[in-house]
Amino acid sequence: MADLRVPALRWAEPPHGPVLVLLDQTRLPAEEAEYVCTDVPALVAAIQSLVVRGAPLLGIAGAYGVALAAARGYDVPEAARLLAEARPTAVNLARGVWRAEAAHRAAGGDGPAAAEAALAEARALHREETEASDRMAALGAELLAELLPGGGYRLLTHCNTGALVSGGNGTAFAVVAAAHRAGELRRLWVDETRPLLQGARLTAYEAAREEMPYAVLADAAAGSLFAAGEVDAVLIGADRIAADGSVANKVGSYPLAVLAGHHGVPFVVVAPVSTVDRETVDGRGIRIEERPGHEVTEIRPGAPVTPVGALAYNPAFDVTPPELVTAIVTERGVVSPVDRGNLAEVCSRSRSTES
Ligand SMILES: CSC[C@@H](O)[C@@H](O)C(=O)COP(=O)(O)O
Repeated sequence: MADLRVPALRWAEPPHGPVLVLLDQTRLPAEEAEYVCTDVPALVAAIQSLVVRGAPLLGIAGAYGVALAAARGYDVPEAARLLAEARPTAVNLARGVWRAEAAHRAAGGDGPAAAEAALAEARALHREETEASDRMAALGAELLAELLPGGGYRLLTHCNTGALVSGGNGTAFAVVAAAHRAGELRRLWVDETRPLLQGARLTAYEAAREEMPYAVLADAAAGSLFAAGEVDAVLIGADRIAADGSVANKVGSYPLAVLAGHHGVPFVVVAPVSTVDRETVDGRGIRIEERPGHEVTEIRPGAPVTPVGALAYNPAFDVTPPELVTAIVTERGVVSPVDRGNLAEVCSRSRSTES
């Protein structure tokens, strides 16, 4: 995959102290602007306003956030709490944060050695997610070849799952890119993904950079696309997968799963093991983030499309039950059929199977 000109996230050490530099995803595709975090409140604000977003990248950002707090002498447990609670649905965020915090604590909980330990843990997580991305791309490409032996895939995706959301080439988008490189991608259908347009703004930006044959559609147009027989498979990412295989992902994923089931089209989820939360028994236990109503009532900040005072319903995610999921592709193997036992088996494989 073509590298982003500005990486989604990088650690830097200018003379005035370490910083976490983010590619401001709220300004894409118009400009590739950097957002520099010198402290934890700035990073929390960046997470909440979606400057940095997508499950694996949130975990990596959270871990670097702990390293930043440690390097700049803040109260690390308090910083970790603020970061972990910045967004509730993507399990990767809290996991990344507490992993770096544990490394900091194990190294004494104070001083330069502990700060170095937190940074080393953040870097390790970054590396692991990069490797996981490559492995998911390979396994996902093999799965597509099995599911769609005729080749020439017309794939539909929702939200944004590419290099902007992970240390590597992403999750579902990494599989799409592998298919494209193999000459098998006939069309990438990109759901615009209302209300914040991660598909239209970000996935289209990544697809254009890859010179993929892509087209953006209004979310509501997906039904007629399925009815016309124009979709061979749906590929999406995940923010949290419960122990029973229920998948929380960007709102609008569940209706796509229902459509795919109705039309007999495979519905494939691509997510690293770090997104599987085996402590959450089923989809009912997944906390869904409710975002401000103005994201729905305004077409862009300050541009309302509703009467003044209109109420809005704005859940950021929805939950797809396991019976609607054809397969979950992780870096340790493919879970299919999706059930509690198969998911547990694949997750408990050792990382050495990721070769
Ligand atoms: C790794 S991609 C999986 C998800 O994180 C992605 O599809 C998604 O829903 C992101 O939501 P966002 O609200 O933009 O952070």
